[in-house]
Amino acid sequence: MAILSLQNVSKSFGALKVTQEVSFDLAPGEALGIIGPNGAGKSTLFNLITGNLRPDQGAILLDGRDVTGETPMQRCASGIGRSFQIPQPFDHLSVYENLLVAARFGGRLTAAEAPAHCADILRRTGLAALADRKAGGLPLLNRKRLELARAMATRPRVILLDEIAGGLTEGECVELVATICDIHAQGTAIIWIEHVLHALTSVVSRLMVLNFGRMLMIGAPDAVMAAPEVREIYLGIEA
Ligand SMILES: Nc1ncnc2c1ncn2[C@@H]1O[C@H](COP(=O)(O)OP(=O)(O)OP(=O)(O)O)[C@@H](O)[C@H]1O
Repeated sequence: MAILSLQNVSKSFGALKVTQEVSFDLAPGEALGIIGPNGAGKSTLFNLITGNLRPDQGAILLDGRDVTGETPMQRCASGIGRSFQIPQPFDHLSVYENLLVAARFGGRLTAAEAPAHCADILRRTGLAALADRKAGGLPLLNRKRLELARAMATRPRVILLDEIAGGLTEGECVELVATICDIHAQGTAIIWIEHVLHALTSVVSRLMVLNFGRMLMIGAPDAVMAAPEVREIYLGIEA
């Protein structure tokens, strides 16, 4: 059974149809990439999956259970974690304290359980040496690492990554991809929106293209990137 299913999900802002009848299944442990031009509705799709937005139509199922009416907090507790395009840590808290908040309130761990979980995530994300640093003072790579670590601290079974590689140098991108591969190898399903294509395709086994809120295509990355309509719409290359 799919861990996450979207069934005919649509959302409009006034007259603007931002998500149009999107349906797909995500298998347990699968890594799915999402690409599309600016404004195609990619982040909106994440907001619909996390419950930050309610669809006008359609259903969202987690493990076959309809969660369309649930709040973001309930969906997080059920196993949907996310990172934001612009990192949103508590700047005045330390790196470790940020993870504790995510583990206690998002991951529902007890005060006794959370520290070991957070220590493990600090190590896996390369943040251990920065545990006591205030989040607000971190440079971009470490803010991105912390964004990923905060999502992991909520103990997701599906993690949504929104343009996490954007703005990084090539070397920094390689480091972040290694961490994402580690998360994937541990069995967490991933949906990753990304403009840095080579990073994305080094991790995902399926790629979805969104255009004007519609799913234009979904399939193996090579086949999707070679499709004339994708090259024309996404890359601006005429078929
Ligand atoms: N709360 C909102 N109210 C009105 N319009 C919105 C709202 N959120 C998003 N939009 C509009 O919906 C469209 C899709 O936005 P969205 O952020 O989902 O696109 P995106 O594919 O993630 O873009 P990008 O690649 O630039 O991040 C855009 O035209 C945007 O201006």
